[in-house]
Amino acid sequence: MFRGAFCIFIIDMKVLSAQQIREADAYTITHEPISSVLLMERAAAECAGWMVHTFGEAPPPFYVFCGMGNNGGDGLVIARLLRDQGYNVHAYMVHHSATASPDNLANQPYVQDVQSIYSPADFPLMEATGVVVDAIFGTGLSRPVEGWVASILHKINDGYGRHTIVSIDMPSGLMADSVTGHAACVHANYTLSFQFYKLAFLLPENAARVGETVILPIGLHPDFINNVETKYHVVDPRIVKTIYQPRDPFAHKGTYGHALLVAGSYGKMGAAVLAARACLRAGAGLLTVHVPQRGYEILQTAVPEAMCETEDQPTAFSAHFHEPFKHHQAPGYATIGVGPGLGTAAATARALEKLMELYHKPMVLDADALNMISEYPFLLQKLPKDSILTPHPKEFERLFGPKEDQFERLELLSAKAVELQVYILLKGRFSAMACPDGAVYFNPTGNPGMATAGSGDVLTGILTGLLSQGYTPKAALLLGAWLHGLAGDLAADDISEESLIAEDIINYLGQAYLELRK
Ligand SMILES: NC(=O)C1=CN([C@@H]2O[C@H](COP(=O)(O)OP(=O)(O)OC[C@H]3O[C@@H](n4cnc5c(N)ncnc54)[C@H](OP(=O)(O)O)[C@@H]3O)[C@@H](O)[C@H]2O)[C@@H](O)CC1
Ligand SMILES: Nc1ncnc2c1ncn2[C@@H]1O[C@H](COP(=O)(O)OP(=O)(O)O)[C@@H](O)[C@H]1O
Ligand SMILES: [K+]
Repeated sequence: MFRGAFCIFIIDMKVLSAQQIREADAYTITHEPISSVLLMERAAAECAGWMVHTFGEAPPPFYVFCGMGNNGGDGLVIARLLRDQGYNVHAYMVHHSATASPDNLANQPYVQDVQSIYSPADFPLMEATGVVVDAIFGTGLSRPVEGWVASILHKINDGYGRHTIVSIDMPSGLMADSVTGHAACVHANYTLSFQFYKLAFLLPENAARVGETVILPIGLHPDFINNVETKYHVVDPRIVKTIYQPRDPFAHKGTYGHALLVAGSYGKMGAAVLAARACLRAGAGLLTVHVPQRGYEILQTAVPEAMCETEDQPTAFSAHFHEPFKHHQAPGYATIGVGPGLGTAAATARALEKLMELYHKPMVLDADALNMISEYPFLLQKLPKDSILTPHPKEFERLFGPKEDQFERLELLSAKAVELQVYILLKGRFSAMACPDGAVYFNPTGNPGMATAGSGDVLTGILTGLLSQGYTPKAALLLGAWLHGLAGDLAADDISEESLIAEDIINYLGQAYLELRK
């Protein structure tokens, strides 16, 4: 039995714009109800609590730099709360504007000895080690930081490495929803952000500015969060646990589909082996791998669980490929994964075209399948609806052209998913997964240990294995990317990021599945 589309209600973590965050703030204040100054107290208490938990044992001196808006207001409350706990706290007010926000003003009387900074000359001498709390600008930043205020941000950054820099809500100087470029910006070790990721945190350009992101709940009103419409989302454990379907006790191997992988060529049989192993470990019921004749023994030896189909040509996927494929139409493959290690010979491209004409269910296209589509762009129009494309940034550029920055790239990613009615996963630290309705989901699992040969082939295998089992393309994509990254994280915890190889991601996939049951 093919389980077909799971009926799932997908909940997710939304990425709000700065404007939407202001609206969430206002809605919470009116509907909880709570005063804005108490909401600030709640947000700051979460930050202070995190700092006590993180630095509490041998507390360093804290240097809290406050701005004049509500981000600075948070800073003032944090300074007060840390002092109340007996910590050594130095507080500063950076006078970047003529007036302070009302909630900032309301908190000023409760923090003694706040030193004013009006120019770089007022920047304090700090001890060699300590925690610098950056509460100068948050989501209210309206333009690039310039002049003497920019110098203050640079001076904070001068201490990077000696001081631990903790930014409140945003690294000061970072634009939440647009390009920051080379403008002055704090480089944080940690960013403690309220309730939501900001889009800026998810972009490779900002990795060194944001550091490790910690999302702290501050009780913004659930009605607003449930109803607000956003294009960007971050996948979280709740989503994947909702998607994940334990196996049916009465299942037989036919329950979980018969997948076909078309992969491998002379010198690149490893890609086929990795994708095949990952497909089976992801849970496909049956797997056939189509490889070149020369790869037969390799595949049968390395993956005895898989069936193997060959042809006479030296490349896996010759012009003759459609014949054996037709032959296998009768049982019908649940899905097809195509691309890893395939090569881009003209005959292979013709066979890919034929394949897309013969097969109409969602398939997974990766690596050389994408490179061939770049070379023959008319193939884009032949993609089966709801297929999944998994380009890395270079493949994405070959497919859809270059872009100035990741903001523009994400816009293009979403537009192409809508235009072609497919899912596109743009690989990276936070792989961005665009859906045919234009929504984009970021996957937070994974680590730089996965920047190693073959880890993309493993992803292709996992996605093919999930589609084969009957997960919808969207469910397979979100769950597959999550499992792939989590398996990489579990592997890195045990054997280090450096030593991690693609094979390890497959070996830890089982443990990643077990995490979903917790
Ligand atoms: N719901 C939530 O998430 C909650 C959020 N909360 C907190 O509120 C923060 C947002 O506060 P916010 O709106 O007051 O803005 P904020 O970041 O303090 O900056 C505004 C100030 O900066 C100034 N300014 C701007 N650009 C500038 C530039 N380039 N160079 C120089 N000055 C510049 C601007 O002045 P002006 O533009 O008028 O000169 C104004 O003085 C948010 O990040 C979070 O920390 C919590 O307290 C409660 C719950
Ligand atoms: N720094 C990182 N953090 C998280 N995931 C990463 C990181 N680097 C690479 N990955 C993941 O590893 C995979 C690499 O895929 P790809 O570049 O296609 O590899 P290959 O072509 O060698 O198989 C992608 O899924 C990507 O998201
Ligand atoms: K800040």
